[in-house]
Amino acid sequence: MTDVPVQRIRNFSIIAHIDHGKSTLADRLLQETGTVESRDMKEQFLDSMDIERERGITIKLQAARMNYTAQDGEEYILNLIDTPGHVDFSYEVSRSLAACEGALLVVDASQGVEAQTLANVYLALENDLEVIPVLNKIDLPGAEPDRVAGEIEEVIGLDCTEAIQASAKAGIGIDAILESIVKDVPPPQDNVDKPLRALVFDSYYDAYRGVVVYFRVMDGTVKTGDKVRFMASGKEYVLDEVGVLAPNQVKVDALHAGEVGYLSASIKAVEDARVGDTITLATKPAKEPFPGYVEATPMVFCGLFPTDADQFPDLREALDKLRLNDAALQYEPETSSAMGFGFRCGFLGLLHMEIVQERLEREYNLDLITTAPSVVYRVTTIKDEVVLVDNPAHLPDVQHREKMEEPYVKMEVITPETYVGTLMELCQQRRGAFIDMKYLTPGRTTLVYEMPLAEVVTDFFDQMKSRSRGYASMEYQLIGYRVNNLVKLDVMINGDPVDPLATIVHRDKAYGVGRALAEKLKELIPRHQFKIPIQAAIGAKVIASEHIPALRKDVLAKCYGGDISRKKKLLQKQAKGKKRMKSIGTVDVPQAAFMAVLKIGSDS
Ligand SMILES: Nc1nc2c(ncn2[C@@H]2O[C@H](COP(=O)(O)OP(=O)(O)OP(=O)(O)O)[C@@H](O)[C@H]2O)c(=O)[nH]1
Repeated sequence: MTDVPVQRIRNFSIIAHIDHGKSTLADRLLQETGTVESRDMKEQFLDSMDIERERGITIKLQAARMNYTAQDGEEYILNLIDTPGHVDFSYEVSRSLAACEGALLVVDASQGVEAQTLANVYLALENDLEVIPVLNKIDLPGAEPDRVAGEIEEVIGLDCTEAIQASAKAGIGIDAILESIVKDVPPPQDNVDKPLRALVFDSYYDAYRGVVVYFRVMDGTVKTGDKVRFMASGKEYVLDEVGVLAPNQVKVDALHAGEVGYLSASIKAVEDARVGDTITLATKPAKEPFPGYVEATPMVFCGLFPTDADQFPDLREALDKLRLNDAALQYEPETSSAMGFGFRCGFLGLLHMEIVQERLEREYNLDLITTAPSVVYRVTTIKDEVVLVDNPAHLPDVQHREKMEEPYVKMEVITPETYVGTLMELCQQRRGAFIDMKYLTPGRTTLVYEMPLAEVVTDFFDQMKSRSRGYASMEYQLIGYRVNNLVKLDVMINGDPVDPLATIVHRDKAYGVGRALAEKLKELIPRHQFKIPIQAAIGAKVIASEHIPALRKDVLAKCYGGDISRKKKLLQKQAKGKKRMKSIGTVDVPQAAFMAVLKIGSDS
């Protein structure tokens, strides 16, 4: 299976906006080349994680090798490297694109260019990839391939005279796509005589073999039994196995420059073989690693606390296990006066955060309270020290702060013209600074804003979707830190400060947010036997206060007489309702209350 001449290898990716048909097309290509038998075909072979499948999004990259006999009669090896479809994972996208020479740009012909199409296509062009436009879903009655081709030419500047019209679902245009990959994507460079350099574009943890690493050989050759070095982590291993992804793993003796494959070497955790790292031979190392390695830095943090304090060791164990497979996940123990023991966890973004939370609950059966997400603030103290603060509760007191900076993003929103007004209003409410507005094509507009990341992580996406009836799309990238007039908003429940409810807001918004938060908490916290005051404060100054009136009746009073079973049922029902509550002092606070601040961001 190896020793294919490099002229007959093609390495490519598929880039697309969510739902434009990337996975469906990948499946078709696998089927058409006979790589996967139709009867083996689970729907969407490449998206293998359950959560991904349920949400219909691609998170982890994978790869597949296809054999294809082209119209010129030659047999080619086509390596498809899949890319995750979400802004949180754009670094992984860039690394998998770096492993390719070409990309299929799939655009839904009934929709058109979206924010993610653009972001991905720019990444592909930065990596010098040959981009092949594919107008997908032409089977739909609403498809307008000519209009969309014009849009791609106009917006991206790609020649679309030969854009392929396709339907991944109905199997139209698939041969044309395969031929175009062979004809238009350049073969890899023949660098087999150079010292080994292989680029890691994905890795996952396997309980039996240790980490399995997916890589593209850029230069040289790698063989089973070789002693290799990961140039960024500095770790060295003897290879137990190398092989190709056909798409199941098939062992081979060696892989040469231009090829794509996997290796295993009893590596203990993915952080020792990170995406973007370069593999070389320990005995004859390359001088320089492949450029572009970056260590993933978490952008969003939250607290995770077990509802039941006894589950703390289980939570630690679960995080340790997840971490084996997720080098971007960070966590450290956190003690909160209100919540007890838990962990402060760092994530690449909101989706990454949700995935981890969901896996902890589903796969490890933990009952968790999650606090609202926070970004990382940069505080300069009066002693001129710089402190990074990922937890509002740990913000140095105002008298110790010289200045405070927050992360900013450049946000691009693509929307039908009708929603421009309401979306501009939303961006302005979120402290966005207007930068640009362009008409992509008649009727479709792109808005560019610079905005604090903190305003994006408080459900900007949902707001944008609901204001545009689902039609707008967005992308953002970090552009650095900026000084702002920020304050910490504390919350007291029944007189006790509740540190996980503390948040950092702009001074101009503090009163509005404080009032809305107090009202929202009043709504969310159930009544108790006693009256519960709720206050929001900046420093010692209370800026909003509410109270939850006491319950008047004993719930059991209704169950007169000795009807034990009914009483029991009622108590059980209450116990169920109590799940996902955290007792703070004598007050039971439900999970929703910890997220209350996310629900008020836009109306204050
Ligand atoms: N009518 C029609 N529907 C299609 C076609 N290709 C894909 N779809 C449908 O469009 C939806 C999204 O397709 P996916 O292949 O999951 O899209 P994706 O781009 O992989 O989405 P993510 O994995 O979320 O990035 C699915 O319901 C597909 O059945 C097509 O050519 N025609």
